[in-house]
Amino acid sequence: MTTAYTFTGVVVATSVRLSLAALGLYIAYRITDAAIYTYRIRQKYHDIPSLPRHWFWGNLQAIGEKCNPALDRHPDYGFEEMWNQLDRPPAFLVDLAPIDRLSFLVVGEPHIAETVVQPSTEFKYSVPKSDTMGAVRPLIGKESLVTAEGEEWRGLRKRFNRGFAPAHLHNLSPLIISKTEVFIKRIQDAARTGSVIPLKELSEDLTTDVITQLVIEKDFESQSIPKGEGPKSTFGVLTASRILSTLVGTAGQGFALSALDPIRRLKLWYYERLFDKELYKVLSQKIEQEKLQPKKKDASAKAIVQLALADIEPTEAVLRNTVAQVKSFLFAGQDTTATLIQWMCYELSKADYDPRYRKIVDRLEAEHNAVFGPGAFSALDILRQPGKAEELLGARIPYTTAFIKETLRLHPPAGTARLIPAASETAPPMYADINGQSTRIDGLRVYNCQWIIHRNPAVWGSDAHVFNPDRWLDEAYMSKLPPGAWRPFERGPRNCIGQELALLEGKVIMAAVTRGLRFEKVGYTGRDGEKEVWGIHHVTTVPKDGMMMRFHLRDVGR
Ligand code: HEM
Repeated sequence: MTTAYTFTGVVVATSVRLSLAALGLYIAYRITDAAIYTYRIRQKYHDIPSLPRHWFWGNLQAIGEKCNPALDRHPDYGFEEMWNQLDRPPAFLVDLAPIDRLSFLVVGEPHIAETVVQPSTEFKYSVPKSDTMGAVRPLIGKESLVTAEGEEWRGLRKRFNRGFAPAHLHNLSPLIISKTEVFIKRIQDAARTGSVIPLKELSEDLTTDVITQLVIEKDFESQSIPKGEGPKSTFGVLTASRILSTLVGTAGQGFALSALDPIRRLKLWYYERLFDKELYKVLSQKIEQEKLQPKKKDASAKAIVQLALADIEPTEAVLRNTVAQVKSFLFAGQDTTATLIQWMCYELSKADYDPRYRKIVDRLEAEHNAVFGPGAFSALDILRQPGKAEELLGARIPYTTAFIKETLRLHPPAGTARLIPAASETAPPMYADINGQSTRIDGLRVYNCQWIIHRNPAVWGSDAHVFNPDRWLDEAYMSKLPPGAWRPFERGPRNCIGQELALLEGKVIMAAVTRGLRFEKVGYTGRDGEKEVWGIHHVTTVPKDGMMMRFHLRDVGR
């Protein structure tokens, strides 16, 4: 017995020692590996401007300070501080080794941004999207246009381009106008009661209605249905979409409370299924209807998805893929356009106390009086008439267009992150001109930081931080801007497919609100020592407080 015990004891002790040795070896291997790749990264990218680095932790400390989630601001603000500290280089490195093998190149000038988004010999459709986009998969589906690459992406983009083309959107503009009427009515009601409400909610309901109507011809009536009912009930499709966007954690969003949620993954799975199932049902019904009444409509009035599926057999696989695209349009177009609307109204609100803004709004009003005739809310009546949206919302309202572009310049809602594959036998190294030096940038994640590019005085001049729509009408000034200076929708083949729709919505909203409504920011006003509202990271960049506002009706015919 004693011998057996002794033998077992020796076996246990030996196994423990061996396990500890294996663990020790593994830790030593990981540390050596981290040290090697950290050393290699720092050698390879030593030419790229970067904040002083800790010998081991690189820029992690700086990132921790500048992009600390506790600061409750979008990481772009932290990047801008780093960029200023570095004397505003065209791009700078954020070295994440030894925590992450892939570091970030934050881009502040258009010529480098163009290098990654324009097609090249190596990258036919531009440099691939960043691996960090993986976080939003549950929201957009695995086969999304947003993340697809190569020929798969090309095929999808071709299929949907037609539906998002200006000519087709103008045919669908009556839908946008009727949904905007509901939006205006909600604001008028709020003005009459004097309530303070987040403009975010009203704008997101509007953009949801517009996208679902235009894309799948389904009216979820997001603007009319109260919270807790129908698609907005606990198990409703719109609730699923909202919850999913709070559950996904994107790069730069920092630590969210949802990360502590032990059943987060289960919820993600559940709401993704719910979202997919509902959209699948709607799409199948639409296709059945189409089969029964094929000649009901001409192509010009068709929903974007129906147009995209016109020449395709709607198999199960095609339907599933289309669900991913519908989700992607909601993901990419809903919050971004709603954010544009919120910042436009915020910029309009400044006319009440800033004479410079008063002049801007006076010019807008003069333009609207000339184009839409007198009457605070006359524009929508005019635009509803056949052909009028197309005729009036183009070259006839240059100052309104300039106002929208200026809003997108100073408040860009989204950007792009790409991942340049490291050079290999098949992929040559990639270079960018940084401070006049040809510098290696392959193997990096590249973040085209529109926030910096759009505020860069080297690009836009000394008034880069000033909201000034007039710059867009100054031909001499515009001709001196470098290509790609303005890039809220990004550029190149992977630019935003929905940009014409977003601009059309922006113009309809401006035409509808400028003369009839007055906006008053409540909280974070930027006046009398109060902090001005800023952007936070919530998948895209959104205003911190949901843009709390009070609304006022203005005198007709002003
Ligand atoms: C103000 C509003 C909008 C802004 C600022 C915006 C911005 C952008 C940006 C910066 C990209 C490039 C993303 C990347 O490279 O990862 C993009 C792509 C995209 N956007 Fe938009 N967007 C807006 C509205 C819309 C709308 C209304 C839709 C559709 C309903 C839409 C659908 C898409 C899609 C599908 C892509 C991916 C395109 C591709 O890779 O081929 N966006 N958008």
